[in-house]
Amino acid sequence: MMITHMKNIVKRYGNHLALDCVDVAIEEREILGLLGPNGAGKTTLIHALAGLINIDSGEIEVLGKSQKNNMLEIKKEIGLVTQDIAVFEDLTAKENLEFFGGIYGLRGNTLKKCVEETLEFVGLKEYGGKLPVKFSGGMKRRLNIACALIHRPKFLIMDEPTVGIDPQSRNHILETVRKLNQQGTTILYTTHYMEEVQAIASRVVIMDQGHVIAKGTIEELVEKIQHEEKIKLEVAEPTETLLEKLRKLDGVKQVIQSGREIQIISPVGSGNLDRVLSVARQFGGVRSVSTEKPTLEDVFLTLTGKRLRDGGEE
Ligand SMILES: Nc1ncnc2c1ncn2[C@@H]1O[C@H](COP(=O)(O)OP(=O)(O)OP(=O)(O)O)[C@@H](O)[C@H]1O
Repeated sequence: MMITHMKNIVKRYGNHLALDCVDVAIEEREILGLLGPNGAGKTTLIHALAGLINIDSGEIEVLGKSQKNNMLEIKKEIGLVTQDIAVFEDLTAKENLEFFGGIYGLRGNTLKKCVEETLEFVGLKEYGGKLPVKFSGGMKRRLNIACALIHRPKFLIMDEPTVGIDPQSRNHILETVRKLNQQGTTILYTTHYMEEVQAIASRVVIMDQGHVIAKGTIEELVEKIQHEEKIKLEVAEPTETLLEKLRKLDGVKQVIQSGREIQIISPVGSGNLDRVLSVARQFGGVRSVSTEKPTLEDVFLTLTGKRLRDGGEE
């Protein structure tokens, strides 16, 4: 069964088309990774799905029901982990959970049990009585997740839940996501970190400038560019003239520059390595050159022409 189907979603902010006929379906019990550079429309899509903004046209179904007429009912089944941490700093971790649980109608012993279990689940059992103001970034993120989980939603939507935290907390969060999924929760996971998607997602949707530009399993997406070869070149000075000469080489499909590194995408077997080297040498300052097999990061780069973390928060 599909947990959600967002059909032909259009959302404008003034003249700006933030979502242009976006179609995304998520199967029950999967972890869908939603990738896209800044401004791709990921948060807009998530907010539309969670009923926080109105869309201009299109249709959203959640658990087989139209969102339009069943929003209250649907909200009970959804948990939203927002990009900005949304917890009360002057309430303890436990009180935060009691507050959010109360909103979902949990009361008495049920609420107490849910609070305790959720604190334990996110690894904050010992910190229930503490104020989040004393927490590390990672602990605050975990509390933020706990608040979205308190009512045991079937469908958890996570908007960049690991931004700005230490690797240990990040691993803890990824482990939590995996555990939740194993227990039957469907997850929509947005991130700027490609390796997170590779670690947990069963399927990926890539967005850019309000469009879905690719979707499939990681293997399916990488397969799409299997016939391409990536040459990585590092030079002292990547001048526009050098980039232009590389673009004009036979069979070169794309030249992407990021700092001193230049990536040249050509069909496999084009023999472009020698040509790239000889052009680069004319400009001097070649620091290194290598060829690599495509990865999900390359799929992203090839499709969007951008690195995932360009301008993104680290
Ligand atoms: N409330 C708003 N008013 C006007 N424009 C907006 C508003 N919210 C988003 N936008 C614009 O819509 C586009 C999509 O933004 P959105 O936040 O959905 O992107 P995103 O993929 O989530 O990016 P990020 O990774 O930076 O969070 C951007 O160009 C953004 O500037």
